[in-house]
Amino acid sequence: MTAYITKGNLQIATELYEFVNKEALPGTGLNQEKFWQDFDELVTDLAPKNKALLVEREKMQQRINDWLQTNDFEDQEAYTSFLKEIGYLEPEVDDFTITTENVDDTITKQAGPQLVVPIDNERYALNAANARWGSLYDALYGSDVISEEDGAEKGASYNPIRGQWVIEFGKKFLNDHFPLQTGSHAEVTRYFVSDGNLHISLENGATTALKHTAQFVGYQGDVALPTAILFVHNGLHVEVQIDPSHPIGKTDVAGVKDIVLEAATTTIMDCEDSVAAVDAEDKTLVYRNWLGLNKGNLSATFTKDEKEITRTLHADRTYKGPNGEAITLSGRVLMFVRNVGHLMTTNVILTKNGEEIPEGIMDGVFTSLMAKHDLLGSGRYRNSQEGSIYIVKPKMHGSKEVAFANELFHRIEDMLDLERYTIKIGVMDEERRTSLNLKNCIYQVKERVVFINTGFLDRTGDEIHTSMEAGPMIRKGEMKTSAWLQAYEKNNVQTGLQAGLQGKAQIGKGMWAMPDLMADMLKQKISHLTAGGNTAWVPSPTAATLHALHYHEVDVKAVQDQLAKEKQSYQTDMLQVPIAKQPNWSHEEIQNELDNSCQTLLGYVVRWVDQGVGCSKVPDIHHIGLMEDRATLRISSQMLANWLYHGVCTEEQMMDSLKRMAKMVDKQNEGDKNYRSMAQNFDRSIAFQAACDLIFKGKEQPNGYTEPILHRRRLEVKQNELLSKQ
Ligand SMILES: CC(=O)SCCNC(=O)CCNC(=O)[C@H](O)C(C)(C)COP(=O)(O)OP(=O)(O)OC[C@H]1O[C@@H](n2cnc3c(N)ncnc32)[C@H](O)[C@@H]1OP(=O)(O)O
Ligand SMILES: O=CC(=O)O
Ligand SMILES: [Mg+2]
Repeated sequence: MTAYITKGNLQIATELYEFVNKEALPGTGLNQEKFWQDFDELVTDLAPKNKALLVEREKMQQRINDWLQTNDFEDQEAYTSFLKEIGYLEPEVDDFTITTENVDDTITKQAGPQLVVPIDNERYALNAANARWGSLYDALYGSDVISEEDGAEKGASYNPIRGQWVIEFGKKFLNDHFPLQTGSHAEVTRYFVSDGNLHISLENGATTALKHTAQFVGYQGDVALPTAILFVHNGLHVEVQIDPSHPIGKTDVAGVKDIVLEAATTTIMDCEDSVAAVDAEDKTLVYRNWLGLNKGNLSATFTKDEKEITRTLHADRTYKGPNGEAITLSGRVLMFVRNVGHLMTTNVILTKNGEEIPEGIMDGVFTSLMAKHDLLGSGRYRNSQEGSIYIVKPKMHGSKEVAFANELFHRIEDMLDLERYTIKIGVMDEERRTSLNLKNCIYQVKERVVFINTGFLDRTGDEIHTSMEAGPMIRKGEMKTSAWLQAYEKNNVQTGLQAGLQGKAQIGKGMWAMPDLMADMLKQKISHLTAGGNTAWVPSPTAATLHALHYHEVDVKAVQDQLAKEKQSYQTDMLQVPIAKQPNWSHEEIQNELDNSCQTLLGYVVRWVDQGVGCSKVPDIHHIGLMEDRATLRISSQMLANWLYHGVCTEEQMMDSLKRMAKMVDKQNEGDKNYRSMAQNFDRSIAFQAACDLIFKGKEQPNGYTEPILHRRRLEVKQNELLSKQ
């Protein structure tokens, strides 16, 4: 049972209230009484506006459903004029250029990977904050980029054959991007500094230098025998670490023990789709971790490889410049925090009448409050050197909703005594109404926007749900190559460039959702850069290190310069609904699709509902571990709901698939002592019921979102656990 304290018109969960008063407010210069009073006013003013926007979403969806029942979206003229009539397609604003100021160089000057991490897991969150630098040797050795064939298997202990492949890869990387005037990095016997220059001795006795001498920017240790050499290329640093006594360094003629890359330049600390936060206990943890990251005192103690480890934030890295001057580089990523969207309300704070307040408003206020500690410089480290707070705002539909986020941020700045536009916004372009009106959306936040990002996973879920009535959708795997998605990706880059984001804000691309398929990522994810993205999402620090290689291969600024010359309308293609025109799927193909989606759906939902885990690696039917979060769940559940609605399968078939897959998921989780079987009693498994709701009631869910069902079911589990303890 949540205990509440009444403050003005609000009832606030005591746990959060105490945390804010005792841990978050002290040191911010804000008065406690005034803070709660201002918060009360802000909620009173903005909650009704938030609610009205949701009503508008519902009405629009209803009109689209009605229209599609009797009309054909392929009649482009009729479809477009209908969408204009209901305000779904907005009249376009005049050309403009964003004016965002005080943005960190990491955003404006560096192109690099963007890592995302569930903020409720402090071990992972700290790892993600430290993922600015990643060992290339570790990332290669531990992933499938280096094949395990021909004696190069990973094994239980260090395999020198595999190690040799890793070193060869590393030296090739150096030769490709930091070439020597003569010879190769594989032939180097010594790197040393003299007269402010890097000199390089080769096996044949010759001495050479870098072809582009300006790439050498620093070193550590002694000029004659440095322990690290610092290079820079395409704005990203690379550290060659030297230690001839190290087990790897010993095997290298130059004593190189590792090549460390500047990897995740930015990280999104996620309060949204990768966490399961449903009550005061969960939300307080989320906010406490964010506070700890801002104050620099977050730590996590855990056992790994039978050793107890305490993980904290890494310090900055210090070097001597070519002439001995001091150089400091951040040891940590630049952090964004992703708030929840406008949809959900929260039981953590209620009005006097017992009505839940919008969770997005609560997130906005509290995540900004925590970040004020960074602005005041009272923490151990600085996140933003420019005094900005970086908030990612997801799942907004159209420019009015973006304008509402802007108004919220205005109000938060006022209540927290922050200068106007201190709070920056990253706009997720992940709902159809936002993609189609992207220029207008950016316009609404032109003074504070620091990124637009194609969240293609949510976007796919919204594509299915919006046009549910149009017909059965193509299979999940075909979505990525469909016309609307290609157009949406191009439209995002083009609109961003036209609005002047280059050099001021990021144009971001979506998540690589196959955390174990790093060789494939290395082949494919370079396309995000050649398409004009100056950042793209990765699921892990290893993926960040490997994806960083792409930013050495492609000069994104040059790509963007080229793309900025193009101007094309993508609206027609974006309005192509991905229905299967004349589906002639075999029974087996349908069954495979059902089984695959049911398995990933159940595998994700069971951990969310029973254990409160918001992001999981779940094997698909080909045993490939996929990153599943609420956005991928939105796709699976909407896909299945759509096929059910259009009679591609029957309810019995769906239930049969769910039950068979539940048994499989039970088996996959055998090793987890906290796991509760679904198949032992389908009727009593709350997780299984949640999975059924997501599909059988999927068509009725607001914009196809999964949050309402997940939250309700997770709260049910938590309630039961509490009762069983009493
Ligand atoms: C559509 C969207 O909204 S996408 C955005 C939401 N998605 C995300 O945030 C994805 C984040 N990624 C993750 O949560 C995880 O990588 C998962 C769940 C996909 C896989 O997790 P696991 O199965 O535990 O991964 P795995 O066993 O391979 O690796 C664990 C190690 O990698 C680290 N790790 C994995 N992912 C991350 C991450 N995102 N950030 C930091 N460290 C990470 C862990 O800290 C751990 O290392 P440690 O033992 O030194 O602490
Ligand atoms: O948030 C990201 C997405 O793809 O959805
Ligand atoms: Mg999303």
